Amino acid sequence: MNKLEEICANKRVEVGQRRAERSVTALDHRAAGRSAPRGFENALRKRANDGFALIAEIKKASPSKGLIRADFQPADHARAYEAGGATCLSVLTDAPYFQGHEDYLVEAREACSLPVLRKDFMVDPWQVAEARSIGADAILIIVAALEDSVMAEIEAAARERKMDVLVEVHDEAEMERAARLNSRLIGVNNRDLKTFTTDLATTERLVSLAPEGTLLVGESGINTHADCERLAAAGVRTFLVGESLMRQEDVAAATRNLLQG
Ligand SMILES: O=P(O)(O)OC[C@@H](O)[C@@H](O)c1c[nH]c2ccccc12
Repeated sequence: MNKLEEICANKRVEVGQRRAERSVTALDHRAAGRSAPRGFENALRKRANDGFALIAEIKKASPSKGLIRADFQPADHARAYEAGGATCLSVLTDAPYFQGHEDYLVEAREACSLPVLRKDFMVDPWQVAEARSIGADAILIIVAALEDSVMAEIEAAARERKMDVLVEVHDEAEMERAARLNSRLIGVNNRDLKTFTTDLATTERLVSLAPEGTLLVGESGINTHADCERLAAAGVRTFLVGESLMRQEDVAAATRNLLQG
């Protein structure tokens, strides 16, 4: 079993327990108290037209790096990312492997006006209702983790709630499977989930295979403005960045530097 399979096996148990306590109807009722979805994909498309669009990630820890930021303050980081020019946020909510929490998403979203992606491991459409109930504007589908039929159900649950879907791939076969979904927001994860090494060449390799009309997002291992320029040369102007920003004392300045050089 690789790490992703292990995480998803645990997630199925975790979700099974929570699901027994809360129906989709109850979650949708709770979602009615949140502000409407903020238009995650649209915001990115607009910005990527005339510059670099950044999905800035609020990430406390990861399985490969351990603790990334000790003084972790989701609301402060959200404001810093917004001030630094980020277009959207991604907030890790997985607890066992990323030390995330639902409350971090709620706090981050309330502290700014940016659209927010719930970064977690979706294995069940029920989680989409849960994500909207805490205010998430978008969810992630990791193609490597799911069968086609489940991906389609999760996507449909998101569309029903007017949420956007970031579809994550990391090789050619996954890009082909992503193309069978409706979403045209596709992220290429540069991190090899078996070795945890990152290589920007992964994004470069897959650019030409994306279906027409796709907004491609380069994910993971993006550390500098030069990295952004490198991906831009391949036609990718939207990035998802966590660790390299979360490690900086001044997150707003680091965000500005990443985007502007
Ligand atoms: O911290 P980085 O190297 O900038 O990477 C961010 C993001 O791409 C990474 O956190 C990520 C990409 N796909 C995921 C799926 C689940 C959890 C985390 C991720």
